[in-house]
Amino acid sequence: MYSGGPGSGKGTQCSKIVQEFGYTHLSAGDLLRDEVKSGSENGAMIHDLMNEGKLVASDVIVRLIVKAIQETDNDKFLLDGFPRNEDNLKAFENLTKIEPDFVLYLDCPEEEMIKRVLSRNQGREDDNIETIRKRFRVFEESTLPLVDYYASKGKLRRVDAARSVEEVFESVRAIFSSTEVRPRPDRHCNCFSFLRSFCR
Ligand SMILES: Nc1ncnc2c1ncn2[C@@H]1O[C@H](COP(=O)(O)OP(=O)(O)OP(=O)(O)O)[C@@H](O)[C@H]1O
Ligand SMILES: O=c1ccn([C@@H]2O[C@H](COP(=O)(O)O)[C@@H](O)[C@H]2O)c(=O)[nH]1
Ligand SMILES: [Mg+2]
Repeated sequence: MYSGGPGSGKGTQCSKIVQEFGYTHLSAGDLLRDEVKSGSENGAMIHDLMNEGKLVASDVIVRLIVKAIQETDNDKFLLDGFPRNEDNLKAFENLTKIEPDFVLYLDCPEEEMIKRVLSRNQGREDDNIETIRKRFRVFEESTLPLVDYYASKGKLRRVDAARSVEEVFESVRAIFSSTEVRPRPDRHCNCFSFLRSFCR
């Protein structure tokens, strides 16, 4: 699993892990954006919540993640930006019994994250200063407690994300290189969510 605030670099680092380590990248935010684009019955509700920087209900996002896991043959996957709160975590673990191997937390100062998001230019409707501020508050109130939870379980890997993409990746690569791969049938998860991490 990957965790980190908005703009900390989760998606950027996940792409590099995919290239170098052969993981499948599952971004919770991308799954929601795809659901909005598909015109599904939940699409309008998800769109409105995202534009307010709010979290969608756990059953909605967990259903999308489980479907994506089922659709990949890869037993190694990165879960980017999930879980966002304790309810997400319980809903996911109750349903899948999957626990992350570790959670990678991209630690970045708020002003640096704002600068990055405002210059991202990917056409995301929630990349405006008003929504970004709301996303930060949700991150601090709902997601950071999960970072502490994983730290207490010895599963947190904290990386200083206020460096260049390559410098951050040097640290990320070292973490992945030293991770023992558990054999199937267990599927492993590393969360970059909060950062932000991953699952296999
Ligand atoms: N280490 C870095 N230094 C400078 N810019 C970066 C760095 N990492 C990522 N970026 C840039 O910052 C922007 C946000 O990065 P990215 O989309 O990976 O963040 P994210 O954590 O996935 O954000 P979100 O939670 O909003 O999806 C992108 O334009 C990306 O190119
Ligand atoms: O588990 C999740 C993940 C995301 N959201 C909503 O999507 C946006 C964008 O997420 P990114 O990870 O930045 O792409 C987020 O602000 C939430 O509104 C969610 O509800 N649950
Ligand atoms: Mg992202």
